[in-house]
Amino acid sequence: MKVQLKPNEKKTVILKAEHLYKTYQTGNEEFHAAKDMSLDIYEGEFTVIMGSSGSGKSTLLYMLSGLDSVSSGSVYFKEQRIDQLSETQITALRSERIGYVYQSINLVPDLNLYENIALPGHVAGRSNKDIRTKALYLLKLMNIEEQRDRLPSQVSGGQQQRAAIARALINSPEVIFADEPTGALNQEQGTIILDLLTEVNRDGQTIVMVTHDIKAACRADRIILIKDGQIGGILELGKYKPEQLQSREQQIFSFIAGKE
Ligand SMILES: Nc1ncnc2c1ncn2[C@@H]1O[C@H](COP(=O)(O)OP(=O)(O)OP(=O)(O)O)[C@@H](O)[C@H]1O
Repeated sequence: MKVQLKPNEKKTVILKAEHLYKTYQTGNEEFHAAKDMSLDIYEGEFTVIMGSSGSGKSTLLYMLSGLDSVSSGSVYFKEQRIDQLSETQITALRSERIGYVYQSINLVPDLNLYENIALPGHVAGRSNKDIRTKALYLLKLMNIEEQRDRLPSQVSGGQQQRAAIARALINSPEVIFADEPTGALNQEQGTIILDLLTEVNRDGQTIVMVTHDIKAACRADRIILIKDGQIGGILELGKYKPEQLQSREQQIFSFIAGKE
């Protein structure tokens, strides 16, 4: 089934969720981790999903990114409904059109950084020459050229995370999903990661990121707040400028406080 996506002013919808539910059965009780969530994600935007612990952020991210099934409702990637694809179709979509920066998708411990970054290119069946050119470009962009031959265990957490972002970008995906990409890093390394994500977004990369960190959320064009498995509110911020950091933090803080 095809859906007519309504353009919102000049924005193009890249992902659309309609009436999403995720329901878990615990004994005789049903628990809705997502309850009737409907939302749009726009192409080229940096969207941040926030909410308190257990509110349903990861549940939403996993359903939007095709990594988890939906109990009911629908998810569209551009004009294609993706929540009902076969395993083969969803695997192709994941490997060719989506990049993941998820803690559940760790770097492979016995491959060096270069090999880790190149791996999804091989899975997608691209030529060795193409993969090599892009991997070398990304190693440079992420400033981990010198570490290219080291194993993940031989580099810092920040360098591992930069390699994970490079890996997510290797197939030039239409969307990057990131789940708390700065969660395990110190502030300095976290800022480097956020600067890199901001930079690739400026170059047109669509990003959807879950975070509980207000500083990280400042990078967003738009914040979607999740509350008790539902959309609790949306804050439009526009493109990030470093000089706005403090005023944005205040704005996001007030937005969240106002929804509690
Ligand atoms: N397999 C499962 N079975 C039952 N309940 C689950 C399952 N997975 C998640 N939940 C529940 O669904 C709710 C939403 O979980 P989710 O991981 O999406 O929250 P979150 O907002 O990402 O939290 P956090 O910030 O702590 O990571 C939580 O109450 C969680 O306990």
